[in-house]
Amino acid sequence: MDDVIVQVQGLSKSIKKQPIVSDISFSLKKGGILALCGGNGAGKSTVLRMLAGILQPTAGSVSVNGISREHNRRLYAEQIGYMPDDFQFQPGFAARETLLFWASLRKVSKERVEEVLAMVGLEAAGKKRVGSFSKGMRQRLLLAQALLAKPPALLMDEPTNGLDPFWTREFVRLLKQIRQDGGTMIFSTHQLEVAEELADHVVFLHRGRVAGEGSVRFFRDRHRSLHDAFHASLGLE
Ligand SMILES: Nc1ncnc2c1ncn2[C@@H]1O[C@H](COP(=O)(O)OP(=O)(O)OP(=O)(O)O)[C@@H](O)[C@H]1O
Repeated sequence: MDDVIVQVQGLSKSIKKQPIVSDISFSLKKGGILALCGGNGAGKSTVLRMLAGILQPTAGSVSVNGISREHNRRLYAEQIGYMPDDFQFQPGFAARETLLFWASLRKVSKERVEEVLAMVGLEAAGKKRVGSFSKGMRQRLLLAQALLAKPPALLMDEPTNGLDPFWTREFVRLLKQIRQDGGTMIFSTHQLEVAEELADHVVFLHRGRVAGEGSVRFFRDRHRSLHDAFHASLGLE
């Protein structure tokens, strides 16, 4: 399959011999959006951290654009933009300053900083201290840093968690725009309505294992909603 960009094969993680996630496999085509769905403690962040290359798998492999972390760490890191779920910004720094700092670490131009500020709708707030930002604005800034180096694959851990309905809609709109530019995305969420709105493929995680997987269209054809499909995949119909 030529257009597969992300390939996850038999990914597992144990900590102190306790399995956290086991035998996770899926693939994603270029330009696709995949939602990793599951409740608290299902293993979503653990899978994303392994994909982001910041957590070493116990078993299995991940490749992006045919490049695995084992093969070439630096090249692998260049394939990924990662938006973590719990990031503490320096509150005294302005948004632009914050991005310029990251840009210098990643050898990204100042022009690109302005570009991503505009992409996420923060150009007017560039001079404002991050400490004065709402949660919705902080999430946009976190997305902006993930986009800085134009990564082929964007990973986002619960990007709309904690956002009110207005900001959730705005964030979904923003991600749809990025998708139009050909962005490939994997995001985790427990908000199945967000997955239904944004993703074209979903992986249901439960207790560290894949409980179901398929296209949103596949689930919509068979269930009233993704909520129903998720329940059915857990055998709770
Ligand atoms: N370093 C660790 N040591 C021990 N247990 C861990 C560790 N990291 C994660 N776990 C456990 O593994 C399980 C999966 O955690 P993970 O954070 O991946 O789930 P999640 O689906 O992202 O949950 P949430 O939606 O609550 O963030 C949880 O039960 C968690 O307590």
